[in-house]
Amino acid sequence: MFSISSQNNSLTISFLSFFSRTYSIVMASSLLTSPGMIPTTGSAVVLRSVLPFGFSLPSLRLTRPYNKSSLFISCCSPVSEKPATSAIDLKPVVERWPEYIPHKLPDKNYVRVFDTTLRDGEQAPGGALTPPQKLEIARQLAKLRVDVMEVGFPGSSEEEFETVRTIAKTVGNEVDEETGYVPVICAIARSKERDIEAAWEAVKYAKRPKILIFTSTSDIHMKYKLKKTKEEVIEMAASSIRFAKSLGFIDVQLGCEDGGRSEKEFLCKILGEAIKAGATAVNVADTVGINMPEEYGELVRYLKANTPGIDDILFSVHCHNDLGVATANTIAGVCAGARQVEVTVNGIGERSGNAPLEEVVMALKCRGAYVMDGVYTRIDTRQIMATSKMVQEYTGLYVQPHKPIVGANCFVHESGVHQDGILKNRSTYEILSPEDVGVVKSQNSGIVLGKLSGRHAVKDRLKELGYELDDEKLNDIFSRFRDLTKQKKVFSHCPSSRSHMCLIYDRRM
Ligand SMILES: CC(=O)SCCNC(=O)CCNC(=O)[C@H](O)C(C)(C)COP(=O)(O)OP(=O)(O)OC[C@H]1O[C@@H](n2cnc3c(N)ncnc32)[C@H](O)[C@@H]1OP(=O)(O)O
Ligand SMILES: CSCCC(=O)C(=O)O
Ligand SMILES: [Mn+2]
Repeated sequence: MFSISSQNNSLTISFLSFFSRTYSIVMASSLLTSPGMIPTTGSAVVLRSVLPFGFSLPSLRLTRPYNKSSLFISCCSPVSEKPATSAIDLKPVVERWPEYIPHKLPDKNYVRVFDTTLRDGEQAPGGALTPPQKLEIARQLAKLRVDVMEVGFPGSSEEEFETVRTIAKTVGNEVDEETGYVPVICAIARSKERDIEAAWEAVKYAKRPKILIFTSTSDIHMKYKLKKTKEEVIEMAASSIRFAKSLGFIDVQLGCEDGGRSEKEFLCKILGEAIKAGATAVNVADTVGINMPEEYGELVRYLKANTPGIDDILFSVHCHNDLGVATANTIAGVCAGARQVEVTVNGIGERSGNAPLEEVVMALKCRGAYVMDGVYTRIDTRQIMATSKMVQEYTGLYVQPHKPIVGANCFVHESGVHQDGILKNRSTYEILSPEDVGVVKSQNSGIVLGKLSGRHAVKDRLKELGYELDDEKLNDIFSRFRDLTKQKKVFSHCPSSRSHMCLIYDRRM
């Protein structure tokens, strides 16, 4: 075994040896390892230069200097040439964080990001977190600049109560000197006085405490789960809101559980009563992930048009991913006038999860100006990868390589036609800049050599390694390269990697 490197001065022999090995060739990057750490010797032949980006455990090694001015750019940074329908620079919004008024946004296009990784996300099967992990994620969510973080259910256990209280006392009081940013700390409660009291006792220490009181609104839930009539449910919700206010909460949100399967007229009624009782925000949750984007958008539009007082408070969307459309539904809700999105990092949550923060935020950042009337968030998107990695590590819920925005393959190209395009101009096949989501690029271009690669990519890689070839030599090498890739086509996980970030092109027969 040996490595191919620019120091190797015997290209032919190197390549012949390389192609005759009957072992594994690491053909793609390990996201958990920086380029400098890639071994060049050992049981696998490593093409060091195929490593596309310097992924690392971002909490440890995202070293790009903090750039204040780019924090508030409300669209994607350009890739090498600005495509007409994709990422462009927008005018930066003011740097100072706007005053927080629970029921009101600084302007009509502002979309508040309500992160529920530490509450709904933790409800993901197998996703339980320890109190110190929750605290550390909360700190990271603050770096990400989420407007609101829902951090738990204080009424559910003593430990959860203490965790929420600790986050409220710490993260909920850490005001960023330069911008004035401090996250809203939210706790969830059933429509029960003891849950609401526990929520208040836990979050009252935060500068901006908030409660989300939920109640079911669908016939199925009211009949089978709550065993209550519509009138009883309305009364339960309204009295809970009043009770929360009486304790000291200013910011009170009513959540309509299973809103996606609820009667529209009933929703208008309960939302209207909630507003009268003093709610500052409401959400209609597609709790079971049954809605289609048009349907969910239409529901939001209907409720916005037919609920008295709805324009005086904040309308929030909360979507689950059972049919794979949580992001689309969330965006449909925004297009229909919602201005708060309830999301989780990596989309973790009950069953198939929630709308992923990174997808919703990057969709708004990339397309908000073009197809959504200019909606924007103030998320520091450069913290996305760091946050994603931390949540993956702590929950043990790892994302698949093709997971949008944070997957290992998002900025990697395998096929010849795409590689050729990328080498000519990245905007041919990339709509996002890796830097925008906190991925630090290495000097090479995210090209993975494999079965589908073409001459341009192979030539470019060889050039990087110091070999300038004429067409004849290139053709010869390319045909042998192709032979090699025919021997076995299976990509499998790197056994030494803790996640599936490392692809091995295994050519054992
Ligand atoms: C859709 C969502 O994601 S909602 C958030 C759900 N999150 C969680 O459940 C996580 C934490 N949960 C827990 O620790 C426990 O379920 C607890 C402590 C809250 C309750 O535990 P238990 O008292 O043992 O009750 P259990 O969980 O078995 O049943 C839930 C009870 O809450 C009631 N309930 C459910 N939703 C609501 C509501 N919105 N308002 C009032 N009561 C409600 C149910 O009807 C049931 O009451 P019942 O015992 O009178 O039938
Ligand atoms: C209604 S929002 C709080 C409950 C929830 O997470 C859901 O309904 O999906
Ligand atoms: Mn939910």
